[in-house]
Amino acid sequence: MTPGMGGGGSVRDGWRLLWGVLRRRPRPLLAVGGLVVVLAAPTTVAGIAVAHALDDGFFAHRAGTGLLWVALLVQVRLVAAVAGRLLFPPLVRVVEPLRDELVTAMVTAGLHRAVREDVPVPGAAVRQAVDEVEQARMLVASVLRNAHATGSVAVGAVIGLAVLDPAILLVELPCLVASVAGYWLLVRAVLRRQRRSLLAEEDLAEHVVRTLGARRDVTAFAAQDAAARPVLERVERARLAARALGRADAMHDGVVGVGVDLGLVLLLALAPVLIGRGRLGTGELVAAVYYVMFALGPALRFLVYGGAGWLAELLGLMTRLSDAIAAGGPLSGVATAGEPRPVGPSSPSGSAARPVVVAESVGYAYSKDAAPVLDGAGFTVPFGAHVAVVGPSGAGKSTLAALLCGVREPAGGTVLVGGAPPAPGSGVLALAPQEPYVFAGTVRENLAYLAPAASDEVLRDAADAFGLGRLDLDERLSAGGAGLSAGERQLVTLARTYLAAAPIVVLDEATSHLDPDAELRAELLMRRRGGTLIVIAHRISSASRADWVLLVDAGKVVAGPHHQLVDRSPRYRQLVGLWEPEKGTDDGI
Ligand SMILES: Nc1ncnc2c1ncn2[C@@H]1O[C@H](COP(=O)(O)OP(=O)(O)OP(=O)(O)O)[C@@H](O)[C@H]1O
Repeated sequence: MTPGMGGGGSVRDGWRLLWGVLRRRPRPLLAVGGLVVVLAAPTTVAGIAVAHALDDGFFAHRAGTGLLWVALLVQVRLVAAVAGRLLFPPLVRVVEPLRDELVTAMVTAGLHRAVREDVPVPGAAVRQAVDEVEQARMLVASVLRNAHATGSVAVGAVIGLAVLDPAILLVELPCLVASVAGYWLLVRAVLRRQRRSLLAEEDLAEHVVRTLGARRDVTAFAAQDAAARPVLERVERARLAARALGRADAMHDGVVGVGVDLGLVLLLALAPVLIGRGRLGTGELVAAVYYVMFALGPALRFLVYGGAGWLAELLGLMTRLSDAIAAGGPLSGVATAGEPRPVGPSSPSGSAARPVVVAESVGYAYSKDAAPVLDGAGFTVPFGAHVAVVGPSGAGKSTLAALLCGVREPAGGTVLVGGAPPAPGSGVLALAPQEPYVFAGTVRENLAYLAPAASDEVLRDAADAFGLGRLDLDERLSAGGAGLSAGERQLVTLARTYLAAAPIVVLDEATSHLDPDAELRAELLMRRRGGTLIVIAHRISSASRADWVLLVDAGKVVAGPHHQLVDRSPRYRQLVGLWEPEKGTDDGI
C-alpha cells in the first residue's frame, strides 16, 4: 500500500471507521463533550467582567469597582488554565485504545487475505500499516484537543452574547451557523478534490515509471506516440485536479468573513438601537465586540485554517485505512501494484500469481482513417497455457501482442491481464520482440536486465541452456550486438525474457532467426519456466506444439486447439498449407 490515496473508498468510509472506533467508548467521549460547556465558563465570565469593569467601574468613575472586576478577570484566566487539565484523563481514554483496535483490524484483514489468496505477509506492509495507525492516533488526539479548545471558547462567547442581550445572538447566530455550514461544505469539497488530485498525481507517477521501464518494449513496437498519449492525458488530468483544489482552497477567506466580519458589522448596526432603548450599555457593547473579535474570530479562524488541514489529513488517513481493511488489510495492492509473483527459474516455486488474459470485443486502428486492424476480437488465455498466435502477414498479430503488453490501448473493448488493464513495465508480462535488442554492456548485464537479482550461476545456466555457451558473462557487447549473429542476438533476448520473474511471456516472432531445433529448444525452455507462454508463431511447427491456437484474421480471433482448427477453419487449413510445403527446409512464412 502506498502512503498515497490509492484506494477507491469515499471520505464517508473514513468517517464511518473513525466514528465506529470512537463510539465504542461512550463515557469518556461524553466526558470530553461535557467539558466543552464547563470550560466555556471562563470565556463567558471574561466578557461579563469586561462589561462590568467598564459600565460599573471606569465609565461610572468608580475605579475601585473597575479594578475589582479586572482582578476577577485575572482570577478567571488562572482558574481556566488549571481547569484545562481536566480534559486530559477522558481524552487519553478515548484516544489510546484507537491504535490497538485499528492495528488489530488491519492485521486481521491482511491475514485473512493472505490465507484466502495464498500470498505471503510482507513485514514491510504491516510495519507501514502500524505507522499509519500511529499517525492516525496522534492526529485524532490533536484534532480532539484543539476542537475542544476552539469549541469551548465559541460556546462561552455565544452564552456571553445571550447574557448581554438575546437580540445580539439573533443577529450573530445566523452568521455563525452560515460560516460553520459553509466550512463544512468546503471541507468536503477540499477533501474530495484533494483526493482526486492525489490520485491523479499517483496515477501519473505510476504511469511515467511504467512507461519509462517499458521503453525497450515501446521502442520494439515503434509505439512511442501511443505510449506518450496516455502519459500526456494523465498530466492534463493532474493539472485540472490541482486547479480545482486551488479554487476550493481560496474559498476559506469567504467562510471566515461571513462568521466574523459580517457578524461584527451587523452587531454595530444593531448597537445604536439597543443602546437607545437602554438595553445595552457602552461597556456591554465593548464586551459583545470582545466576544465576536477575540473569541468567535480566533475560534473560526483556527477551525478554517488550522483545523481544516488536520481534519482533512485525518479523514484522508482514515479513508486509506478503511480502504485497506475493506480490501484485505495492509497487504492490499501488494500483489497487483506492479509486483507480480515471480515465475522465473530463480523464483521460489509454488508462489505464482495466476493472471488470466481476457480480451473482449477488442478494436484497434492505427489512425482514425485507417481500416481497423482488430475489430471485435475476443478470447481468453487461462494461466499456464501455451498459446500460439497465427495469421497471415499483416493480420495484426504484433498489434495484438502490443495490446496484451499494454504498449497500445484498445480503441474499443477491453484487454485484461489478471483482472486489470495491462500496464507496460508492470512486470506481469515479459516480451521478446520481433527485433531483438542487445544493449551496450556485458553479457551479464544483458541477461540480467529483467532479473537483476539473478546469480551468476543462474545466468550461466540460462545462457548454456539457450546455446550461448561460447559467451563469457564478462564479455562486453556493443549496442545492437555487433559481432553476434542474428540468431545469437535473438538467443540473448530469449534468455533475458526466460530469466524474468513475469508470470506471462510473449514471444513476438522472437525465434525467426533460429533453426527449427534451436526454436524448439527455446520453446521447451520457456514452457519449463512455468507461467503462460504466448508465441506469435513463425512456423507451423510452433503452432502445432501449442495447447491452444489463436487465429487472427480479418480483425477477428478464432481460438481452438491446432487439430480442431485444421478441421474447422478453411483459413487455418490454408495457412497450414502455406507453411507445410516448406517443411524440412525452413517452414516459416
Ligand atoms: N506503427 C504502425 N503504423 C501504422 N500501421 C501499422 C503500424 N504497425 C503495423 N501497422 C499495420 O497494421 C497491420 C497489422 O500489422 P501487424 O504488424 O500487427 O501484423 P502482423 O500480423 O504481426 O504482421 P507480420 O506477420 O507481417 O509481422 C498491418 O497492415 C500493418 O501495416
